[in-house]
Formats: sequence, structure tokens, C-alpha cells
Amino acid sequence: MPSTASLHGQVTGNASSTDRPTMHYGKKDVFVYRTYAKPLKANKQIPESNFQERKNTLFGVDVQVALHGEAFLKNYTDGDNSTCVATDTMRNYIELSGGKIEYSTIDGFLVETAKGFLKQWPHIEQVDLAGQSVEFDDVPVEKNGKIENSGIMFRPRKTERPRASVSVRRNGDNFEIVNHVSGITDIHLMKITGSSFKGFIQDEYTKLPEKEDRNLFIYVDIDWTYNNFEDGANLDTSNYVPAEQIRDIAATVFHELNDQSIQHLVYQIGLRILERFPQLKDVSYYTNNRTLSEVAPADNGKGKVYTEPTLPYGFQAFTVTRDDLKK
Ligand SMILES: O=c1[nH]c(=O)c2[nH]c(=O)[nH]c2[nH]1
Repeated sequence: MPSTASLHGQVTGNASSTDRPTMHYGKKDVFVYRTYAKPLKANKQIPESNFQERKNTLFGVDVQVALHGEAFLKNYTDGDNSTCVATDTMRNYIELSGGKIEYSTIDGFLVETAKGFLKQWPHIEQVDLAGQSVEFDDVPVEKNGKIENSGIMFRPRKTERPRASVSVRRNGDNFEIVNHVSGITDIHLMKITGSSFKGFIQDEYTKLPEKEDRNLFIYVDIDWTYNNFEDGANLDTSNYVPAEQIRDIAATVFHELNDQSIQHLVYQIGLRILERFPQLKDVSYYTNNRTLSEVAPADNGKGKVYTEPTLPYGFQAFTVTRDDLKK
């Protein structure tokens, strides 16, 4: 199976009609910053989140593109570039798409851009596009004696970045979405009490002490798929699930649950997400354990002193499906 362009490491299957299924090429890190893109509104309110709207006044996305098609074979075998869309051209196409499409999500931007590629160059069989948001926060400033968001000035944020990937394939005269994943990367959450880790295998290799109550610091990436591609990969966002609501569910469940491990925690987060959003098919995780190392209790008996954990770090990967919700 070929692995195709995706920031999620998704595999889309045999993408080309050629007997060289790994053949694809493209461009990475195409940055598109669009001002005054269409706002994204929450379609429903959920108890775990007060998210209402993503304003999209400054919408940045880091895009990766890959093209598939039998017609590209001669670029390799004969040095014949007559069918080659230069990767520089791909970059220009994606950048200009940023001003042509009225998108409010990365998913919508990518799917329309992918269809645009297939229209523009009829020998392309499949386009894979992946995008990761470049996040900016509106900066609070003083306006007439009150502190309010500037609206025109932003500061970059490195965490909690929505992301998406799509693959769109030519099918006769139609363009068919064959893969779509939506997600959010680098949710960093630190809980100072209410987590334990005990009961794990004890043998001659075990050094880690059991903990009835520990701090738990996790880096979490969450990806989800829809029952119908059209609900997520579309300019119409009436069934779209905003990444902010997923992020807020993760935080609420982490806050509420007396978790026995990261594995236990992510399963419960997954169940809650699927319960809230019936249009989703499954929820996948990649977590990184950054639990801080304890140095000493504070002299006043109330707090503790911690320091950074040492390498190496543990990770967990898991997919929660609708079958899990039935159980
Ligand atoms: O939540 C955890 N899960 C593990 O599998 C594990 N392993 C470990 O050393 N610490 C932890 N914490």
C-alpha cells in the first residue's frame, strides 16, 4: 500500500491506475494566509464548550499536496516532462485558491482546491491535500478605557491547531472524495491532581513506583472521520464539527475523570465525542506522556515542586468507534 501525502500519516490505498502505486509527487509547506475568510459558527451548543464562532479574520494554513496519475510515469522512465506539473506551479495554484474559494474550514479549502487541480489538469487521477492551521489569537488592547480584542492585530499560537486531509479522485466526469480526516494537533493539558497509575505489571524490570495520585501532563492529537465525507469536507458547514468543541470535550472529560491511565482517559474522551456528534464515525488519538517529575513537597504542606520529565517519553495510539459506544 502506498503512503500518500498526509500530515496525519493516513494511507489512502492504491491511488493510481499504474502498476507503480507509490508514484506521487508534490509540495510541502505551502503557506496560505487569508484575511477576512468566512467565519465558522458552531452548529449546536454542547455542555462541555462555550465555543460559538471562529472568526477567521486571519486564517493561516500550512498545506501539503501530492498528485497521482499514470501520465506522470514517463517523467521518470523517459525524462519526458511534457506531463509534469511543476511543484512550483502546484504551490502557485494553492496560494491563489486562498483568494478564490469562500472557505471557513481547512477541510472546505482543501476539497475545493483538490477539485480545482483535477479540473485544471485533466491527466491528474488523484489529488491528496493535507493542511495544518497556523493559529493566531486576536490581541487584547485598550480601546476607549476598556480592554477589547484588537480585531486587526494577532499573535501566533503554537498549540491547538486544527488540521485536515482529503484525497479526491477523478471518476469519469465526477470528482470523488476517497478519504477525509479532520483533526486537531498539540492539545497540551496538565492536571495537577486526580490521576493515578497503578496495578501495572511488577517484575524484575519495573522501576516506576505506583501512584495513587499523580500530576498528568499530556500532549494530545485527535483526528476524527465522518460517516459521510460530505458532512466534513464541504464548504457547507451545517454538519461540521469545529475542532474547538472537540478540544473542550477533551478538557472537560480530563477534568471530570479520576483517570487510571492515559489509555483510560482517551477512551472516555472518545466515547463522549461520539455521543455528542452522531455524524462522526470514529475518533483517533496520538498522546504523548509529559508527566512532570516530582522534586519535593512544598514546605507549607500544600503544594509540590516539579521539574521537566526526562527522555524518553511514552505514547499511546487508539481509535474509538461507534461499536465502543454501543457497549
Ligand atoms: O498513563 C500511563 N500509561 C502508561 O502506559 C504508562 N507507562 C508509564 O511508565 N507511565 C504511564 N502512564
